[in-house]
Amino acid sequence: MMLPFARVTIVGLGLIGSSIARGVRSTMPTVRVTGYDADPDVRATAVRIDLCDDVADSAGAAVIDADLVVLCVPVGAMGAVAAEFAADLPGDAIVSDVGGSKESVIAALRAVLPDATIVPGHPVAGTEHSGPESGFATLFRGRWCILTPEDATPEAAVVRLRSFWEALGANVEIMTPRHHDLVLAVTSHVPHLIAYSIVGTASDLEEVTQGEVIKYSAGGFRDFTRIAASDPTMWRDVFLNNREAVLEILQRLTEDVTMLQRAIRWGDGDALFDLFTRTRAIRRSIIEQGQDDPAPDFGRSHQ
Ligand SMILES: NC(=O)C1=CN([C@@H]2O[C@H](COP(=O)(O)OP(=O)(O)OC[C@H]3O[C@@H](n4cnc5c(N)ncnc54)[C@H](O)[C@@H]3O)[C@@H](O)[C@H]2O)C=CC1
Ligand SMILES: O=C(O)C(=O)Cc1ccc(O)cc1
Repeated sequence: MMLPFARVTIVGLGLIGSSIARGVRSTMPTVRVTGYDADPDVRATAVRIDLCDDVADSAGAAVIDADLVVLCVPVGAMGAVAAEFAADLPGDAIVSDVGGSKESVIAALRAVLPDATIVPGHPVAGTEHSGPESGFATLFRGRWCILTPEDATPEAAVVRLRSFWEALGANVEIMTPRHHDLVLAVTSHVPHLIAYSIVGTASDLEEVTQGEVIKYSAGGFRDFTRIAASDPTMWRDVFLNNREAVLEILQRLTEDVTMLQRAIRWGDGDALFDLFTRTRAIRRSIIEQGQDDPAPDFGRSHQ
């Protein structure tokens, strides 16, 4: 197979960056992987665990002869890190990212890299863990990676990035940034907000119930605490950057919760039963499609 890239630079060596590094090394072993992270401790760890062929000590040095640069930093840091290496970016390099929101990231990258070839991406795969030691090579296998190219993005660049992600085991889908942001607000961002919120509520109550929330935390609450353990910086940035879509979905959620509140108040068991029947069918169809989220087990076995 012709490899789409020969020299890949990964900026941000946390969960996603280190998983890409590991994945490239296992599926495309002749590709040279260079890494950079703003945090010196992360760089030292990357060297110690031999994550990349090279760990550079500036963003500029990291990209100097790259043919693909993948930005794997929190979405609020994308523009700043791109500005750091803009002067050193080779003219024919492709710049991509893995950020969980797309419209504002593209605007931030475009502002500081006006002439670069940019193919934004989002692997819809992850765990609640972060940092260079939590990544693993198979994270993207059988999962979706969404690419959101601009209208003017050369098709050849999209094709190369598609084959890169396919080599890592992902299925690639193309959509507009706006559509991505709305879909992910429903499937990922608002669910995380609900988890953060209910775990926060329970922890406020815990002062009253003296530890019972933890002691009697059954399956439901435990599942929420896994999600609510996700990286605070990453998720703060996602909500600030996908503001419109998240607020739109939260508005709908609020209406639906109010409807449930009303059904409970007036003893409308049919309304509750109908919704719970519909949602059970959704879970079953996800399982049938083999899309059950393997993240919890992956996360545990890799910690
Ligand atoms: N965690 C997840 O499950 C998923 C995360 N993503 C996206 O991937 C990106 C990275 O997330 P994770 O790998 O989970 O986070 P992480 O916290 O594990 O890693 C982020 C790394 O970026 C570094 N960093 C921060 N600012 C920087 C800067 N200005 N220059 C250089 N390095 C900088 C940090 O030191 C850290 O090592 C985020 O944009 C997130 O939206 C995408 C899919 C799944
Ligand atoms: O851990 C989980 O359940 C996730 O939801 C992982 C995840 C987090 C962020 C993304 O942008 C994509 C996937």
